[in-house]
Formats: sequence, structure tokens, C-alpha cells
Amino acid sequence: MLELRGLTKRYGDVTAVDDLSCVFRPGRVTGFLGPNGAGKTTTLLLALGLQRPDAGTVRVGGRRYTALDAPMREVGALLDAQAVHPNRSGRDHLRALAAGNRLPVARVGEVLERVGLSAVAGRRAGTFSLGMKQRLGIAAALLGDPAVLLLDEPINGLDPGGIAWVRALLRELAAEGRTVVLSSHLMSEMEQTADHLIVIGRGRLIADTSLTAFLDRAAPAGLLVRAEDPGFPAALSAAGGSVREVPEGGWLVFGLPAYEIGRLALTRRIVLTELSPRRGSLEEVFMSATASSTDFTGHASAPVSAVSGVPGGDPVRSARGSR
Ligand SMILES: Nc1ncnc2c1ncn2[C@@H]1O[C@H](COP(=O)(O)OP(=O)(O)OP(=O)(O)O)[C@@H](O)[C@H]1O
Repeated sequence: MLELRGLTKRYGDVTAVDDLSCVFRPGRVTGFLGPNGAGKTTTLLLALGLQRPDAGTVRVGGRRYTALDAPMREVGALLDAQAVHPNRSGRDHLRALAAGNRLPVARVGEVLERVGLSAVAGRRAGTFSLGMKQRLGIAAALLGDPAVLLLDEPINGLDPGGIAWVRALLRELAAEGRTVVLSSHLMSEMEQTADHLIVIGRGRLIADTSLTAFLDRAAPAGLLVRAEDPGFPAALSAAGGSVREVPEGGWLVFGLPAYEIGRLALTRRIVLTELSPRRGSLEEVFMSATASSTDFTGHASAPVSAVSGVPGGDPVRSARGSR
């Protein structure tokens, strides 16, 4: 467990972390989110004892970081995958870390195996791709077999197979009873991986909630309808539905249940090619939750979804029905 109480950190006039209190609990993946400059990295640095707070406390497993006898056995972190000596092999990088932290050298082989780098561990880390460096960084975080893991953008640079692998690994680590903190800007990934979310803006807590409850703040759900009949929207409207066209084809329908739409199609002998629930995405909810806490706004004409009205929103992506 990782507990923050009244945590505050100032850099001159900037209050990077502002009286932040929250608990990252074991057994689940907690997404740690916030717009640029929200204070996420500073919070992680404070949690790792790499910065000193101006006020408040951080406790790892009930103890202050400075009171931990062997910090890497309690908390493992991936902050910057590039922070490896380029001339050292992946294996030697981990061996040096193990030696410096009085960890058994046998762990090096185990973590290399777990992250799938055993075959290339003899190569100079400088020749590693970003994805391989991410895996090496995760291996380093796992070296002390810690109960708490803090991972900052662990999927940055990974290909789809690598992303799926990290997702499975994080879920596995949480299932082992560890506290897994995942900081990422990739909302789709967060939506697929996190159980719980802690959202901050301008150093302050905005939300501490399950992913499901956070997604429930989204705009009312509609039903995405596609049919082989351009006249169907008129029928839907006549039956009392509110219908909006989706740029990618089809209509988003509010105010009519799915069975009613199905029955209408049947009586008119219209073939439905899609009838699926559509709910707001994590990205949409995140943007509206943090809108007033964003330091940086631009005026670029980002594509605006006709359905959500949210820049870059994906109008036809159906949400995870079970969440
Ligand atoms: N060493 C520093 N000196 C001065 N100001 C800093 C320092 N580190 C961070 N800040 C400021 O503190 C605030 C929080 O920064 P931080 O990097 O923690 O945010 P973040 O949420 O990690 O942002 P991002 O998503 O862009 O990485 C920002 O306003 C930043 O400019």
C-alpha cells in the first residue's frame, strides 16, 4: 500500500503537489492520471524519496521511505526507461543494481526471464530499442520483488504485442497482491488495464474512484445503429427516438431501447447491420473532469466528433460493456 497524506511540494512559486491525500491499494492496478504539469512525476519522485516534501507524508507499507531498510524490496519504479548506461549490457545493468541494493544476483536471471529479455541480455543496453529498454526498466523495478510498483509510461514505445504483454503483466502483478500504480497518458490503455483511478490536476486530487464509476460520469449512453435503409432514421424519429448521424456511417440513437429498435426494423423488414451500446470513453470523461485544471490549452482545430463534441473523440467506438 502507498499512502499520501497532505503531500505538498513547491518549486519556487509553483505548487507542483498541493495537499494531496490518497491511498494506492494492493491487489489492483491504479491508474494515476492528470493533464501535463498536474504533478504526477513530482508525486512519484516524492514517493520514492527522490524529492523532499514541503509538507505531508508518504508511507510505503505503513513506513516512510527513509525508514525502509531495503527500499527496492518494498517499492520498485520505472521512471525513465532511457536511464541506462549505454555501454553496459542489460544483464550487467541489473547486476549492478542488485549489488548496489544488496539483492541476490539470482534475481537478475528471474526478472530477465519474466520480461522476455533473457536472449538479448548480453547486448549493450545502448543498442536496445525503446521497447526493449522499457522491458529492462520493468525488470529493474521487479528486481527486489517489491509489494509496490510505480510505473511511469511503461508502454511508451512498445508495439501492440508489447503493449498486450505489459497489460497482462500488470494485471498479473496486481493479482499477486501488489500495489500497481500506472501513470500514462494513453487513455485507451488505461481504460483496458486499470481497475481504479486517481486523477489529479494542478497538484490536487480530482477523483479517487473505480474506473467503472468514473466512466459512469460520461454523457448518457446511446445506441449505435447501422441499417441497410437510409429511411430508417425517419422511422426511429417517428417512434420517439432522438437520432444523430455518425460521420463514419450509421446513427446514434437516444430515447429508444434496443428491443424497440430491433422490433421497428423487423416490422419494416429492414436489415440491421449494427445495434450496439455506445458510452463515453475514458478520454472524454478525463477531459471534462480536468478541463478547469489544465495549464496548457491550444487553439489548433482538432477534429471534433459529431457525437461527443470532444476533440479527437471516437464516435463509433463502443465502450466495454461490462464496465
Ligand atoms: N525541478 C523542477 N523545478 C521547477 N518546477 C518544476 C520542477 N519539476 C516540476 N516542476 C513544475 O511542477 C509542476 C508539476 O510538474 P510534474 O512534472 O510533476 O507534472 P506531470 O503531471 O508529471 O506532467 P507531465 O504529464 O507533463 O509529465 C509543473 O508546473 C512543472 O513545471
